[in-house]
Formats: sequence, C-alpha cells, structure tokens
Amino acid sequence: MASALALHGGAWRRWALPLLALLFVLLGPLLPSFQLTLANNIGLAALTTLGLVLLTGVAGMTSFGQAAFVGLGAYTCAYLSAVPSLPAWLQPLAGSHWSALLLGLVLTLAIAAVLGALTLRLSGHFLPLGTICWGLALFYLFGTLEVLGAHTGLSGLPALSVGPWLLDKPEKMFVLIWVTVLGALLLVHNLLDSRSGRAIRALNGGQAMADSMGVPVFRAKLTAFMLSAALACVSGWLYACNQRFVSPAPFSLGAGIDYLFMALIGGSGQLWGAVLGAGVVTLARDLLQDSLPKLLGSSGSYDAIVFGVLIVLLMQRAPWGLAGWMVRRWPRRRPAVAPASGPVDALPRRTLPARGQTVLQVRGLTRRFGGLVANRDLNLDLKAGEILAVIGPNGAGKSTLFNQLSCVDQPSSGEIEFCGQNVRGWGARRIAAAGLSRTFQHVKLLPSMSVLENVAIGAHLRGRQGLLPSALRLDRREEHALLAEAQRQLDRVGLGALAHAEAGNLALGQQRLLEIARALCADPAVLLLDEPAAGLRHQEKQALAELLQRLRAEGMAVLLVEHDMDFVMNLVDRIVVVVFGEKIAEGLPQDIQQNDQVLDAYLGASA
Ligand SMILES: Nc1ncnc2c1ncn2[C@@H]1O[C@H](COP(=O)(O)OP(=O)(O)OP(=O)(O)O)[C@@H](O)[C@H]1O
Repeated sequence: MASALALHGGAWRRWALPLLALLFVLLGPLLPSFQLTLANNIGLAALTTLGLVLLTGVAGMTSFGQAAFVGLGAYTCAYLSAVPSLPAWLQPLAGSHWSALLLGLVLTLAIAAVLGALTLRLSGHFLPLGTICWGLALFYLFGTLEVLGAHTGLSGLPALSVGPWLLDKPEKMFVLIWVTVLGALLLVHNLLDSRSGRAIRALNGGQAMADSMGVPVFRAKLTAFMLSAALACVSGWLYACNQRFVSPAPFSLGAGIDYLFMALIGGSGQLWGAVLGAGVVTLARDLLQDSLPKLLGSSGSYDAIVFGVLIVLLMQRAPWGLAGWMVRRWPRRRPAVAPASGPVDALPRRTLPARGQTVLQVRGLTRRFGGLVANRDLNLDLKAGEILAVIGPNGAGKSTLFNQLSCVDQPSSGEIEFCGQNVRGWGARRIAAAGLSRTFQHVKLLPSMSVLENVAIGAHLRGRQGLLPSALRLDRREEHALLAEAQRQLDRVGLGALAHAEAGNLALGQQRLLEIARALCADPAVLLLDEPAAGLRHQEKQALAELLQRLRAEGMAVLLVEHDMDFVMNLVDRIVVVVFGEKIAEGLPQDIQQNDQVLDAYLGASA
C-alpha cells in the first residue's frame, strides 16, 4: 500500500509539471488582450534571460551584450521578410521566416564564436567591459545601416506560418512563444544534468579546478556563450514575428542591463529563475510606469528610479534571487540526480604502471616569482605503489611544487617527467588525461551542487557524450556509468551516505574527502594530495590513512603535502623536506625524525 502510494506520489510529481505547462499553453490564449501582450513579452524576455542564466549564473561570466544577439535574430528575420530588393544570393531565402531563423542562428553563432574567442579569455572586469563594447557596436550598427532602415527600423513583416496555421494574432504567437520557452528550459535542464553540463558548471568552481579535472575550459566557456547567444537570437526572431516591426531601441545596452537584472532578480542559479525574473521585472515595470505618474501627479521616468531602489533592496535581502530564496526556503527532498533503473556499465580502467616503476621524476626544478625563489633546484622521484610526503614549514614552496607537477604552473628552469614523458609545455588538462589527479590546499568545489555531481566532474575525461545527445537525453547510459563511478569513489572515502547533500553544507574535513573522491574518479596513476588531513577528525584521519594504504597496495603512486606529522610519519614510505624552496633532506620517516638539520629547521621549530 505504502509503495503504491509512493508510486502514485512519484508519478504525480513526474507529471504535475508537464500538465501545468500544457494547461498554461492551452489556457493562455484566453487571456484578455493586454495581459496576453504582457505574457508574450514575458515569454520573449524569459528566453533571452535563460541564456544569461546559463552564461552568468551557471558558467559565471557576466555579459551586458545579450540584447545585441536578440537584435541579430530580429533583424535577420525582418531583413529577409520585409526588404523588397535582396541581393541575388539571398533571393531564395526571401520571405521565409524559417530560413531567416536558420540564417539568424548561423550568423549569431558565427559572430558569437568570433566575439567569444576575442573576449572570453579576458578575466576579471575586462570580460563585462568587453561585452559592453560589442553590445554597443552591434546596437549602433543596427541604427546606422540604411539597408536595415537605420533608426526608423523595418516594418511590414508578414505573419509567420507554421504549416497550415497563420500566426497573425498575439494569442497564436503566445502558443509558439511559450512552447519555445518551455522546450528551451527542458533542453537546457537536460544539458546541465549531464557530463557536458557539469563541464560548464565546473567553470564556476574556478578554472584551475576545472582544468585539473580535464575540462576543456575555453571550449566550455565558448559553448555556454554561443548557447546563450543562440537563445537570444531565437527570442529576437520570435519578437520580430510577433511585433512584425523591428527598430534598434529594444536591442540597446539598456535592454542588455535589463536582461541581466531579470537574471539576477529571478535567481541566476536556477533555470526557472529566468521565467520568474522576466515576469517580475516586466510586470513591475508596467505597474510602476502606470501608477507612479498618477501617484506623483506628474510624468517622468520615476519608474527607473524606484525600480533601481527596489533592485538594490532585493539584492541586499536575497542576493541569490527569488528562485534561490524559494529553493532555500523550501528545499527539495528528492535527489537532484535520478538514479539508474537498470544495470549500469562499468567505466574502462587505466592500466597502472608496474609497481616500483618511476612515474614522476623532478630534476633541478626552480620556480622564481620576480626576485623570490619559491623552489630552488629540487630533485625527487615518485614510484608506483609508493606514498611520498613533501613536508616543510609555511611558505617553503610545497604548493608551488604541486602546481608545477600538475602543470597548472610552469617551472622557471628544470625538468619534470611523467611516466617517462617530459611535461614541459603541457597544460593541466593534458597531464590529467595522462593519469595525474590532484586535490587543492584551499578546497575548490561547487557548493550549490550535490556531492555526487561534484565528484562526477572528476570523471569528465572518462566520458564522451557531447551537447546534443545530452540535451536530448540520449546520454543516459554513459551518465549512469559516470554517476555510479562517482558513488563508488564516495563510498570509498566514507561519504557515500552524503551523495545527495549540497556540497557547500559539508564540514571542511568532508569537503577535503570529497576532493579526494573527485580526484579518484579520474582513475589516476598518480595522486597529488595537498594537505588532505587538514580539518579531519581523528577517526576520519584513520579512515583516510587506510584508504591511502589500500591505494598504495593497488599500485597507485601518492604524493602528499601535509602538516600533520603523526599522520605523515605513520603512513608514508619516504619523506622529502623542503625549507625556503630547497630540499634539505630525504629519507624514511624514522630517519627524517632523527635528522638534525630537519629538527633544527622544521620539526625543532614546531616542537
Ligand atoms: N603566484 C605567486 N606569486 C608570487 N609569489 C608567490 C606565488 N605563489 C607562491 N608565492 C610565494 O612563494 C613562496 C612559497 O609559497 P607556497 O604557497 O608554495 O608555500 P607552501 O609551502 O605551500 O606554504 P603553506 O604551507 O603555507 O601552504 C611564498 O613566499 C609565497 O608567497
């Protein structure tokens, strides 16, 4: 009985949302004409804002230029369907809205690829400034080109036909607009809930982390940017079909800022925040424009002032937006990721180097930061089936060494060989693919994502499925295999029961264990652990030591940096001691404990 009820509950939950959406699309056209126009405007803005939520909220890149891509979609449609004398090569496309959509998308994706290649490598405030530049450039282009009607724009667009239906009325456009919005929401949701989507989401956890987990960072950024632009283009095309008139004003920088507000107000971390934000901003604008002149007894742009104040207040009270506020108030009880219903494939495993084989060889490694020498002429070897600790006081240069070993940083001089290959010029992604995985001294994870999904980022290089199969849910077999592997690694580090918790809610020690599970998910031959025991309780440290012993027994090579001397002395095979960037000793734990130079320089100082 209970299970029947649960089934009922599950089925109800699965069907409630699609049913509501269907009702909305079917009943919406019955709205009075003014409300219908508002609903259409909200739908169009929601589609554009969805792109911004993906770009800004999910991938962590701020763009002020989104309205320009809406303009590209709208103007391509208007140009092909309303300009009488098209160049000969465009004649075959004349008058067809669908050809215009295709051409608009091709144009938008091409321009986004070029703009993205130029601006997405910029960091900090340079990226938003870059988006302002191209947003303004495209806006002025629309207003300047005579062929696009300059500031007057283009009018007289014919109504859009979908098969036998002529969408010549707002109530008919309502159906198309909202079916597109809901379809886009579903596709983007599917995409984010996949290997390709996790790569985009990983960008928000810091590029060093994404890179070290094998995510092609620039490609993931460009993908998010181009998808965001494509959604804006479709919205522009729908706008042109709905208004049947196009002029530059709706594609200005001000409109771009409005879209950004919609994303922030709605909640840039939740996809449905795009609909919420578009709805709230459109309705609030309309209400304020209507009521303020009556209230104040004079006309003027008071709505902009009141609107600005409201946004500041909202951002203060709910910086994560309305959707974020709702999610925090009513947290979902079911796991964010649906478990597999059938048998799950095992991911292919790497053949580990033979026990005793040198996997990492460092010769004469020196790293200078201006006048400071963080690593000086370091030599060390790491063998398969060995645990080596690098110890040293704060500022000794241990993390600098780690960064060079994992190719996040390049040495000033000296050589690093990984499994016999010189890694000079390699990036973090390449060495990750070759079999080196790492954790970070300052934990780098995605706090709002589940523990399981965070760990699955580590398996990025073990999957193949791309954007389209993910958006269409054709990737489920591989996805279940990746998630099953993530769960296996979580069980291994003792966090299995917390797989569906939010990563940000874990204690620091648990977050470190999560990072180890994520690194293991890459199926590495060499594991670099930066202070893995920091923040762990006694029992957790014991469990971690047992895990590392098991990994050693399996033939993995582990290099760790650690300040907890009890943990190190009872666990590792050899120790390298670094002080002021130089190696002062190397040997077995019992020898290091009795080394006078070490006692003087390091252990003596801490005793
Ligand atoms: N990017 C950088 N630019 C300039 N100096 C740096 C940079 N990274 C590290 N350093 C300097 O190099 C030295 C070694 O730093 P590093 O972080 O490698 O030490 P550490 O042994 O890991 O210290 P801790 O145990 O406190 O983490 C320090 O003096 C640090 O200030």
